[in-house]
Amino acid sequence: MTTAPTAPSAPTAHLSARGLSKSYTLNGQRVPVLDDATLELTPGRITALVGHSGSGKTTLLQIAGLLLPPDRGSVRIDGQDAWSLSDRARTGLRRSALGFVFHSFNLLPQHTALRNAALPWAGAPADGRRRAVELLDRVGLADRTGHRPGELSAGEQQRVALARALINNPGTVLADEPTGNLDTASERRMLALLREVADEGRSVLLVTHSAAVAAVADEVLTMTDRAPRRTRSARRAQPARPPKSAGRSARKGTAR
Ligand SMILES: Nc1ncnc2c1ncn2[C@@H]1O[C@H](COP(=O)(O)OP(=O)(O)OP(=O)(O)O)[C@@H](O)[C@H]1O
Repeated sequence: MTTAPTAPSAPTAHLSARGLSKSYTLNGQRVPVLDDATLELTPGRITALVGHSGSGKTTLLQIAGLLLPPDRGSVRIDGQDAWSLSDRARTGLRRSALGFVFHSFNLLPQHTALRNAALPWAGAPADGRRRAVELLDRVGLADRTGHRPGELSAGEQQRVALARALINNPGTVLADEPTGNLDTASERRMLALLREVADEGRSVLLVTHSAAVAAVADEVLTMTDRAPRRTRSARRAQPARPPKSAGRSARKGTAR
């Protein structure tokens, strides 16, 4: 039996990016990847980002996630122009407003599920531990809190990663191929959890190669000519539940 976390209700942070350009330099050659890319995430919705390998999906997610600087353009989160903030302020914004799920889980092998889930939490340890327990319960891992990643299945590891992504109650979850290493049953379960996360009023960006995964999204963007283009509009007129109030308390901590 799972229980809802008692942490603050999901904030309805808004993430939008405008005019993003990015090139890499490889062997002295400039490789343009993004050109005037725009991205708008909607609270309560899952946005899938698809496109061929090398089309720039991960680059766009990393810039929107404040992990990689753009050459040009802006990312606004919670009304703040994130890339014009100081490094320290931007790191704080990333930690409080964004949660990440990666296809390779990125869990620390020496730590238990509980410790991994609580890792980004920088508040009082007891609070982080309590919230991690609640989140692990919520993702169906109440009986696995003491297991290390090597003692968990791929699907279980990814659910620990989702618990970790939610530990600071972010308004936006950025998931890069979150089901890429999962079997069909685990994929289905992860997608259902991401739907719940969106239904709480969070924005979810889902980078995927899979048409089946993209099919669960409310909106599908396809990387075309170095920018995402809308290829399917909202599947649902409204989120299943209206976003909860934008409580911003207790959102401190360190995201990884
Ligand atoms: N650090 C880097 N240095 C040089 N080139 C890079 C770097 N990171 C990515 N690239 C190149 O930029 C392009 C876009 O990469 P990116 O990972 O964003 O694409 P993607 O659409 O996510 O690909 P995939 O679906 O295969 O993961 C690719 O051609 C890639 O080789």
